[in-house]
Amino acid sequence: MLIAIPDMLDPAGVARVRALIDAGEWVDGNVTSGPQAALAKRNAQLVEDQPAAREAGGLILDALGRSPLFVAAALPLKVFPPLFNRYAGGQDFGLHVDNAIRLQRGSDFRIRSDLSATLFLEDPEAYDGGELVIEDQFGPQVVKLPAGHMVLYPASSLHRVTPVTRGERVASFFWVQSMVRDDGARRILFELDQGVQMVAAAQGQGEPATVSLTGVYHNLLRRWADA
Ligand SMILES: O=C(O)CCC(=O)C(=O)O
Ligand SMILES: [Fe+2]
Repeated sequence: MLIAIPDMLDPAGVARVRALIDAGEWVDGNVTSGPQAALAKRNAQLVEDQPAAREAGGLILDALGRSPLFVAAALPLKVFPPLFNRYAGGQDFGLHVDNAIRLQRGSDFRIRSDLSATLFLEDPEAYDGGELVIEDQFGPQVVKLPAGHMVLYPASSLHRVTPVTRGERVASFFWVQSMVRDDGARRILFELDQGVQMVAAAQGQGEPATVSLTGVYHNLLRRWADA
């Protein structure tokens, strides 16, 4: 399941994150790549272990926690500290699948990547190219969202970023380990959650249909989740 989450950051939030990271230290994106990704990856990456990166990442983690749509869609157990990248002058990222296990450098924090996320931090009018193309069962999905919007997609998907031929594409990217490992099960829970919200809005929170469906949601979650 591929899901766009609008307004993860409002314009002021985007401006705060950009002010922090734009003043930070950037290096060649291949510092964090394995040998296969290194062949495909042409971009710049914010050095992780600096205050600007930690502070900007913290703002994004706070925003994720406040987003009911993110929580319902990802059912997050652990979120990798957000990283930041930048493409310009024809840079791109060729077709690849993200590593299954992500280790944070300099710590023992590790996650299984169930979901990958890109949070766009530049307005689409400011650059040409830079589309995130995600292969899914219905063919390639082309994603280029307004600044502050985020896309969440299965980390198992093949994906690439097309060359940025004008301007600069700036984004945050990270991974989520979900309480529900299976993408199909997570999707059923998400759709049920959205349905329960609709029933609750139409009938009321305490009405029997809402109470019954909420119970079904939690009982499926209990069956499928590792917490
Ligand atoms: O820049 C992006 O949107 C995606 C980056 C990416 O695929 C990666 O770093 O693995
Ligand atoms: Fe990737």
